[in-house]
Amino acid sequence: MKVGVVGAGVMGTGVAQCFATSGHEVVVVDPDPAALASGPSRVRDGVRQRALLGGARVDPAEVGARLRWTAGLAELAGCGFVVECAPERVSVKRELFAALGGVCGAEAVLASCTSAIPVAVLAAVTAVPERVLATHFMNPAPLKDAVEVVRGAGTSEVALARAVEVLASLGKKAVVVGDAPGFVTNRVLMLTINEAVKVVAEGTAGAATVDEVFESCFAHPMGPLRTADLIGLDTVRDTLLVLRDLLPDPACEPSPLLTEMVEAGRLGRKTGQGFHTWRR
Ligand SMILES: NC(=O)c1ccc[n+]([C@@H]2O[C@H](COP(=O)([O-])OP(=O)(O)OC[C@H]3O[C@@H](n4cnc5c(N)ncnc54)[C@H](O)[C@@H]3O)[C@@H](O)[C@H]2O)c1
Repeated sequence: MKVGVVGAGVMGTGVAQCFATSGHEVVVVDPDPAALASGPSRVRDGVRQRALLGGARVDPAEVGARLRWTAGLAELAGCGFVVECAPERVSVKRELFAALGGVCGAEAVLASCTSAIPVAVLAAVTAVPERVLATHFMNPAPLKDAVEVVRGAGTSEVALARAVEVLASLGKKAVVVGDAPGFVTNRVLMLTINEAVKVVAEGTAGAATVDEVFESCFAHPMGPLRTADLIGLDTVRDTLLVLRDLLPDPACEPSPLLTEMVEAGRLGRKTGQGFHTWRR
């Protein structure tokens, strides 16, 4: 099947890798020339990393040959499934969903990888709300076995079944949830991260210690601040703003320390520095 991925950042690249590794032809659309230029090598690195971590050994060149990188949304024509992975901003995603219905195939399922924006908000701008849902992949997408699938009030049984089937073709289990700001995952996780940032700002403990508490005492594989670095602090901040506006809940107001770090370009793993230092 021809698949579209909109946005070639952290998630778009990982999602594109999942589809191409499973034999799908993938068109990746991004307006940023730097994202398009670095996409192929990021996928190659991702394929090698997955093999090192015990995943199937596949030829990175073969995977790369199934991917086309472009700035043109029109190249999504004929796609049967599209995953939108653009930044977590309501205006950006609504503009894309308004265009996608007209560009993609007549039967195409339009899925968003949004962290928190309800499906209803995106479906409302399309002529095909029954084909809109969210496939909230986890990060890094190629290494995670399950996807939070969000069914909107208007999502059809057919579209939902297609999404579950397509995810199964990637070896991923769909966990279907209802439609609400942040769904299940980020209604809980984003508030936890925000509180952890406040703990650091208040001086109760440094970032390493906060994470150690979760990792050693709770046996979580990764503490909230390491998780925030992995997500991208800009994406965490944008997701909190979505939750604050839609819930609305003052607890979702991003901690001033988080905003400061984003403004200073300390975005976490993708820039090498966040609450922790990362090798790039
Ligand atoms: N990072 C995570 O851990 C994570 C996990 C699950 C879901 N998400 C969600 O996935 C989406 C993407 O997040 P990300 O971390 O990959 O962000 P990112 O900032 O790494 O990448 C976003 C990409 O979208 C591109 N873009 C900007 N405007 C666009 C447009 N109009 N059309 C197409 N592409 C456009 C940017 O150039 C960039 O390459 C967000 O909605 C985010 O909330 C993120």
